[in-house]
Amino acid sequence: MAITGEHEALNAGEIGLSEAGPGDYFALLKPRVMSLVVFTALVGLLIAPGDVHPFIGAVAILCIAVGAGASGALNMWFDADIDAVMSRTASRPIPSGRILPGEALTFGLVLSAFSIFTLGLLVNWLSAGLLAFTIFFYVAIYTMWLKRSTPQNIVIGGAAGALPPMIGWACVTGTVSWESFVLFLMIFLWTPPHFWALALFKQGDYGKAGVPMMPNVAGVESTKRQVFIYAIATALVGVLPYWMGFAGLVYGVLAMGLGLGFVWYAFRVLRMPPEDTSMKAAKSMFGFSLIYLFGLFATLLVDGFIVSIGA
Ligand code: HEM
Ligand SMILES: CC(C)=CCC/C(C)=C/CC/C(C)=C/COP(=O)(O)OP(=O)(O)O
Repeated sequence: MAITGEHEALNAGEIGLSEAGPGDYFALLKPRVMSLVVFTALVGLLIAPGDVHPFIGAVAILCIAVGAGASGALNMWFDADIDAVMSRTASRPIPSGRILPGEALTFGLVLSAFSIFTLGLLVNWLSAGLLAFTIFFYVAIYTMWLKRSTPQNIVIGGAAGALPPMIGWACVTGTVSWESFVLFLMIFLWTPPHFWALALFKQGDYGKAGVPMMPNVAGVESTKRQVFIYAIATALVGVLPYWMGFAGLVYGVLAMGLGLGFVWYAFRVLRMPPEDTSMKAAKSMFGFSLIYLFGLFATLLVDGFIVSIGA
């Protein structure tokens, strides 16, 4: 009985734990951003040549989702100081005190190890190696190093967000190939316009936190020009799957339409008058960037399905 009494006295605070609920841990996984990341991995897996048992396919996607979420938790652990300063991120679980930094670190490391080893043991070690590299790149190279040191942070760091379809592809084929490299390039080139559109209307936040994002360092006009150039490159690379023959005409036509739309939104950002502080064009460019990438990868999937039933 005495033992039970002592146990009751040990509330979460006394043993060095926060009273975080499951929702707080879920928020550490950055679920909204990672849902699109996981979707691109799913498309990579589904359009790759070859067959994979549905159970193994499901395990692969689960591991990629858990690994992506783990990298989000590690990012939030390291970035807690700057997240606390920015209005967009101040209510995240660590800066708001709902989760202790050590808990987020442990959670991220355990989930990373679990996802990498499960993928390696049940699927293949190439995809597990790529997943490990992606987590490392996002957390160590982007978050810990580039984000706070150069305005090219997201250009280089974007490689991490672009790798998931390659991981999905490698889960099925056990290889990396030109086709999966094109999927990588489609996201890699999309990342700067996606992010800089947001950075244009969240400039104040990044300035306050001392993060050298492009609009704060090179200025608004230079950022607008760079958004436009990357949008053109993104639209051109978007039609490569059709030109290279691993996607059909349905994809080719829709990719061209989406690409033109993306360039149009970027053009509106470019033409925004300097005195326009509402940044409406940048806000709609950011929104369209999400529709663009989702639409492009969804089209690849539908097109692959049409080609397979036609064959
Ligand atoms: C280094 C690369 C990237 C950077 C720096 C970046 C940055 C951001 C930021 C700061 C936000 C606002 C997030 C929030 O407050 O919740 C955001 C939103 C979003 N990003 Fe990215 N992103 C990157 C890559 C990606 C990739 C690769 C994807 C998917 C393939 C993606 C998908 C999304 C989605 C779906 C949202 C909207 C989330 C929401 O509605 O809350 N991002 N991104
Ligand atoms: C499979 C796997 C490991 C996938 C990871 C994919 C990946 C690197 C996605 C990056 C997307 C993202 C949330 C960027 C936010 O940048 P930020 O951290 O600067 O944004 P913040 O200010 O919102 O924290």
